[in-house]
Amino acid sequence: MANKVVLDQDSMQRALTRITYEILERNKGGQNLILVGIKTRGEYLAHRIADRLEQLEQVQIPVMAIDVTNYRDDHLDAKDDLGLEPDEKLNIANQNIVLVDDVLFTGRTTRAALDALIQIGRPQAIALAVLVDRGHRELPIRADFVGKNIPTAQNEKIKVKVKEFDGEDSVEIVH
Ligand SMILES: O=P(O)(O)OC[C@H]1O[C@H](OP(=O)(O)OP(=O)(O)O)[C@H](O)[C@@H]1O
Ligand SMILES: O=c1cc[nH]c(=O)[nH]1
Repeated sequence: MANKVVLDQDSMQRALTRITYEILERNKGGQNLILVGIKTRGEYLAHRIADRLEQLEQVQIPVMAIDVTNYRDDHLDAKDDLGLEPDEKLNIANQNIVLVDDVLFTGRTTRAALDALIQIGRPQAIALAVLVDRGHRELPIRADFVGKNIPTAQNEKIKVKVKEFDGEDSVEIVH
C-alpha cells in the first residue's frame, strides 16, 4: 500500500504556527521560557517555533537540543550524556520548559526526556509540544500542544520529514 501524506509543507507550517500561538498564550509572551528539542527532528521544530516567537513577539527564546537515548528505559547504560555541545550549559532552574518532539507514540521518549531534564535542575514547569500525536501510549503522558492528532494502527508508522534534515517538510503514514 502507498504511503499516505497526512500533512504537507503548508499544513505543517500552519500547525507549527498554531502551536506557537498556544505556547505564547500559556507563557505570558514567553517569559522564562526555554524550548528543548528532542533529537533528532524535535530540534529543528523547536528552532522553527523559536523563529515564529521572535517574529510575533520580538522575543528571543533559548533553544536547546537533547539526545535522550541514554535515558531510555530500554537503554540502561550510563545516564550522563545528553548530547550537548561542550560549551552548552542548560540552566533550567525555575524556567518554563517546553519539550518539542515530532511524534508522540508510547511516551517512552518523553519519559526519558523528563528524567534527563530533572537530573539537570528543577524547572518551574515542563510542558510538551508535538507535531503529531499518533496514540498508543504506554505511560501516563500527554501533550500540551499538538499539531495534529493522527489515529494510527499499532503496526503503522508516522514518518516526519523536516527540510533542514530530510530536504522536505511532510508527514506520512507508512503501512
Ligand atoms: O513516544 P515514543 O514511542 O517514544 O516515540 C516517539 C519518538 O520516536 C521517534 O524517535 P526515534 O526513536 O525514531 O528517533 P529519531 O527522532 O532520532 O528518528 C520520534 O522522533 C519520537 O522521539
Ligand atoms: O510511528 C512512529 C512511532 C515512533 N516514532 C516515529 O517517528 N513514528
